[in-house]
Amino acid sequence: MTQTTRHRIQHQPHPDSGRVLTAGALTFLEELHARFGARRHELLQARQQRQARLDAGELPDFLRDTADIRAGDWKISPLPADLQDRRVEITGPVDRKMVINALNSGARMFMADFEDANSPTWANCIDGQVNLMDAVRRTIGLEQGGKSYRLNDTTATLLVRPRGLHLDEKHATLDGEALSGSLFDFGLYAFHNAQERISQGTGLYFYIPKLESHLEARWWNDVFTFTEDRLGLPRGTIRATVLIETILAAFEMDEILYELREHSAGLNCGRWDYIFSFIKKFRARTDRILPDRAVVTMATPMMQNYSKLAIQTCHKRGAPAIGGMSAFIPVKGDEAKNAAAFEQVRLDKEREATNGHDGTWVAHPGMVALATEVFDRLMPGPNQIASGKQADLHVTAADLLTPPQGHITEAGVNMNVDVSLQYIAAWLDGRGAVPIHNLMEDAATAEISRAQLWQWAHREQRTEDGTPITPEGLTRLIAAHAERLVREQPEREARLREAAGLLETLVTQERFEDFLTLPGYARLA
Ligand SMILES: CC(=O)SCCNC(=O)CCNC(=O)[C@H](O)C(C)(C)COP(=O)(O)OP(=O)(O)OC[C@H]1O[C@@H](n2cnc3c(N)ncnc32)[C@H](O)[C@@H]1OP(=O)(O)O
Ligand SMILES: O=CC(=O)O
Ligand SMILES: [Mg+2]
Repeated sequence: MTQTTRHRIQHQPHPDSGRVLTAGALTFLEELHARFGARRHELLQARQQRQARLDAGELPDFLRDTADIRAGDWKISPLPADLQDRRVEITGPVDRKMVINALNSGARMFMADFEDANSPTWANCIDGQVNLMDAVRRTIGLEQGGKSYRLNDTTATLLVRPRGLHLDEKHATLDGEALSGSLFDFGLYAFHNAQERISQGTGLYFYIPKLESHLEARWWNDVFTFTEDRLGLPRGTIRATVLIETILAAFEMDEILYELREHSAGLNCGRWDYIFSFIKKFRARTDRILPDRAVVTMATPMMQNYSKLAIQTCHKRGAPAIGGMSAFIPVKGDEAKNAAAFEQVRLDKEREATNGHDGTWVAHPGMVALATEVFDRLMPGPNQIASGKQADLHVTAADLLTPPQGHITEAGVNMNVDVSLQYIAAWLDGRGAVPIHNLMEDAATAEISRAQLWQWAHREQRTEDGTPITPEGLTRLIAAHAERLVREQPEREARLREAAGLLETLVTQERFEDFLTLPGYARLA
């Protein structure tokens, strides 16, 4: 660790630390941690307490204590001009080339991701801050693979997603304690770019991941208010779109918007973490088991109810409801499969636009034109906030909690093992988003795969042909898949075996690990 002379924060060296971890930035991070570090730990503890109640049989419901907020007539602060029309948002890790490509992609917005799409190595996190600082100042450039990367005259509006509350930044410590990954990513981006953004006539725009309650939203709102005061920014310079991507948050959408009303930029349906959260929160139950991952689509009633409720809630509050990510990406070298992938994305975007979403996510620049065409056709105005779509919807707790029908198949079990193994190996290599079997996989999609394996094995499920799914059976299956992958990629043998070891522990141990990235992070260099 590098001991900084005037600060209590110690951090690992990095070639760009002189630019990113400046004295001013470290002082600001210290202040954020002094004010908000303890409350973050309390919120994480509250998650554990809630989980214990769910394990004991409690089911989520809309909150009694906040009924007046749901019934009240209030709206979020008016949206700034550059957040009115968000029809297509591309997402991607904070890698330098991808930041440039995403900003140039033709999408309205770009969410630069320190979270699901990022493996939080120290290098990735600090390089990511450098890339965003250069992007904001329009000085970002790159020569790579014989290509020269520069920003176009017109680029997407930048949104930044810091890490979730559960993640530490272990490479920087305060009095020996790891910093919060959320505060680290948020704080550095805000500190280094606030004045630049204001002078450009825009603001600091964020996506907030994996919230489980409106009290967590209150914490973020307090972080934003403090930051604006501390950095001398007008109130509302910071605007945040909250991902509704846990089953618990789905019951508190109004309350989350209310807590953040001065800083809100709406909600987003993070479908992949939502599915993961459903499995995780109901880990103890046998009456909410999800079938094969491939059949839990946005077309199922449970997922439709969730996304329509997000649309209804947002529009009532003058807020945009952004759709989610189809995992289909362009397929190279197979025209038929490529056409099928585009058709899947088209159907997904048409469903979202028709339901009333105000914009959507794409994973790849190749999908921007398609999503834009769909939203241009089905959403003539800048958004659908005043469209009245879903205004008469009535969603009950049961509508959100009834799992889709379907089978667990041998192919589904094998696919989960294969995807989990390949993803964990890539993540440990420092890559947080990867193509596997022509689908985008990231920390949210891979969590579904490994969580299903745990639940199926620990809740005595069988595949549709009657074969029991057991921890011992999964151990054998993981070993077989690992052997195959090692044969295919002998140069990655050590990494693949490490991933197999971690996956075996995750799916066979009695305890359900809340996030695979927690034991993963302990192994990350
Ligand atoms: C559940 C959720 O949270 S979803 C949000 C988080 N997940 C993500 O953001 C995933 C974003 N997508 C990606 O990371 C990538 O598309 C992947 C990993 C799935 C596939 O990446 P690749 O295999 O590199 O794709 P491919 O080879 O087709 O890329 C072609 C070009 O497009 C670029 N590209 C691909 N995806 C993106 C992206 N999302 N943003 C910017 N550029 C991209 C590549 O860098 C490459 O550029 P180049 O031609 O200049 O070299
Ligand atoms: O973050 C998005 C998701 O689907 O998860
Ligand atoms: Mg997510």
